[in-house]
Amino acid sequence: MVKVKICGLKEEEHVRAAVEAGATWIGFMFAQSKRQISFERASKLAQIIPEHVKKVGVFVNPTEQQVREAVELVGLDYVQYHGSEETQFIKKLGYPSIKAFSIQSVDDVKRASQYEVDYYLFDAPGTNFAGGSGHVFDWTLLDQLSIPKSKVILAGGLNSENVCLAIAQINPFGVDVSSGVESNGTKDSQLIKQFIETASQKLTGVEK
Ligand SMILES: O=C(O)c1ccccc1NCC(=O)[C@H](O)[C@H](O)COP(=O)(O)O
Repeated sequence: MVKVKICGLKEEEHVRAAVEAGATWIGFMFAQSKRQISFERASKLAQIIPEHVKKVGVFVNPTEQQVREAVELVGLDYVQYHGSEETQFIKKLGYPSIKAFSIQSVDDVKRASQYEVDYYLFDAPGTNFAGGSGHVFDWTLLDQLSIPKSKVILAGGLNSENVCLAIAQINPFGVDVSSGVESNGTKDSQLIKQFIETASQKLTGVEK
């Protein structure tokens, strides 16, 4: 079954909805974003997340100290690097990691093979911020991918309407959503549940 990451959660109600519906990862935004929260707020929310649901801290070009502080305070399971962080920086920090790639061309897809991380997240380029634009990128560019599908998380403009098509076309290990589970700019528990239920009905190529 495909794994689901729900990103940019700020409220207890939405964290509970994601956990109950079966999210695999919950993402906290620590970079500049309309979804940004403090380490202190994230650590409060982390207390209601059971151990089997993994907490992801999302950063854009952070300092080492910021990452270490967040991992410690929030008890992060993964660090998501959503900027232009180099592989040496990620390796040096040594935490379980997700590297995001903004995909506009085949070169962006090929760049992923320079990294040694736990998961590779392919996303549309950001608009106001480095991610979370709600835009879909050209999935056919991932035909050039040399990364095993068992390490791929697909993001960018996913929602309950297009996630099944995305899974059928790409066969990712996981899917990631932020804008697609919001109404009027805030997270919506019903949309979170609907997204997870819809995505979870699909088998990935990894299991076929
Ligand atoms: O969500 C943001 O506002 C954001 C800002 C800056 C860097 C990354 C950000 N989001 C990271 C994510 O993992 C999002 O879930 C991903 O970009 C997909 O977002 P969406 O297209 O809105 O579903």
